[in-house]
Amino acid sequence: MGFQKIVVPEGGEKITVNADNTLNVPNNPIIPFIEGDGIGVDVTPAMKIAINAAVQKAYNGERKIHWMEVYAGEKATQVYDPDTWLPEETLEAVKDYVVSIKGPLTTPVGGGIRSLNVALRQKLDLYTCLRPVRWFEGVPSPVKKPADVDMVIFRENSEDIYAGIEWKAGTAEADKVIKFLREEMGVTNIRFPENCGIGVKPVSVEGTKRLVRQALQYAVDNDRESVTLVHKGNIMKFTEGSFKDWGYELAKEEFGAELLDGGPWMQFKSPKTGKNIVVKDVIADAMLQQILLRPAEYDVIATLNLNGDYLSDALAAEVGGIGIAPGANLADAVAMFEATHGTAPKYAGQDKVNPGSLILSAEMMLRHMGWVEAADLVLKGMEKAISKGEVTYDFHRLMDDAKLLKCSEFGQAVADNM
Ligand SMILES: NC(=O)C1=CN([C@@H]2O[C@H](COP(=O)(O)OP(=O)(O)OC[C@H]3O[C@@H](n4cnc5c(N)ncnc54)[C@H](OP(=O)(O)O)[C@@H]3O)[C@@H](O)[C@H]2O)C=CC1
Ligand SMILES: O=C(O)CCC(=O)C(=O)O
Ligand SMILES: [Mg+2]
Repeated sequence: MGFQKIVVPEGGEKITVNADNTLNVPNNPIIPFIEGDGIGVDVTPAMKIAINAAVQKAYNGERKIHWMEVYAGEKATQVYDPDTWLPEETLEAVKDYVVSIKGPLTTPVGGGIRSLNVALRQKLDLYTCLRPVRWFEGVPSPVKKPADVDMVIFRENSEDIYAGIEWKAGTAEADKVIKFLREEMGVTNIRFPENCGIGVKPVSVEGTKRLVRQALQYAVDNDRESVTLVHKGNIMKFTEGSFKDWGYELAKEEFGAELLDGGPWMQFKSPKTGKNIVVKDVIADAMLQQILLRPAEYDVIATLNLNGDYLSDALAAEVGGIGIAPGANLADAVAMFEATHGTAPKYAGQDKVNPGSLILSAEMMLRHMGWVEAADLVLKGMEKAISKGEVTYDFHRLMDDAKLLKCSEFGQAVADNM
């Protein structure tokens, strides 16, 4: 494939996909990466230091990642032209090379461009946002028992109010939708119809079921005890409420779940272990209390896009903050790994922030590629660096007697402690 600006690294090969969506990973895979805006310039190079070291140590030169920079966000406007935020060839490369990783991208508040992060997820149909949240020994935490926080969030990544279907107050479009709602749909409760922004929240059977299917399968594959459907279905009955109903329905139809003690909770036997897996649901506001007071009772979580966004940051805070919270955006074949945090503009270019989130996202990527030995080394390096008190500012400000490292130094510390 001929690219305009992307330079394909020599000596690398493509990862390919089999009919059943399993991967063929060569020893020299080309991995596209988006550096990211803001602190992207800090965390992305630090991530590469740690990951290259893990691969070298695990495979002694037999395997090597060939990094290929692809562009999005502010850097794309410099490399292409001032109006190109998400070049078509970036999308093509990410799709064609199957597995990629990205730094954070800025979304202005209130106006300007729509989220490039959301656009990437939608255009590549990366419908699952997978965000595991667990505690690493020695990480400072505001809760009494951070080890009890061990949850895996499956956040629906393509629908919901988060999809960005909305119109600004005072525009002809907003007024037209409001007129339609009032005159044709019998809506009487738009409080101030004359000057009102409007957003639309699509939630579908298909979108819900493919996400919940992934969450239930993950629970089976990873011997987890429960899957909790998190929703605000008491208020948004036909979107969030239906998400819950369709989730239970899928558990029954595809996993053979049956009502537990008369319902509504269900359970089914894991075909892998024979153990029971409980499928339950919690209303979203109560869930934000539950994760603080009774985290040990929650395991895999399946939820809608916006709830998942809120839950990710709240849960990350319990185990050290978004500086260390990893994630992946997954389609059936294509996978794009990314940090949970944003561009933290006030720290951009200062070589200060924690690259742990992107490093652990890359650890998930290595595991996804089947390079488990390298992934294990990343975890070992990270755990050891933290337990020795070698940490970036975010942990340092909460720890006694720790050594303050720069972002790049932490990447190196992970490499040195494998
Ligand atoms: N997937 C993506 O690309 C995402 C992009 N964004 C975008 O990022 C921009 C900024 O968003 P904002 O709400 O400020 O959220 P950010 O996640 O960028 O930052 C919020 C705060 O979190 C802490 N933090 C973030 N990253 C790190 C890190 N690597 N190490 C240590 N601490 C960290 C800092 O806390 P403290 O001040 O306490 O040090 C920071 O001020 C927005 O444009 C937003 O749309 C946001 C989220 C995800
Ligand atoms: O797209 C954005 O700017 C924010 C995304 C975000 O917060 C997230 O995906 O967690
Ligand atoms: Mg977020």
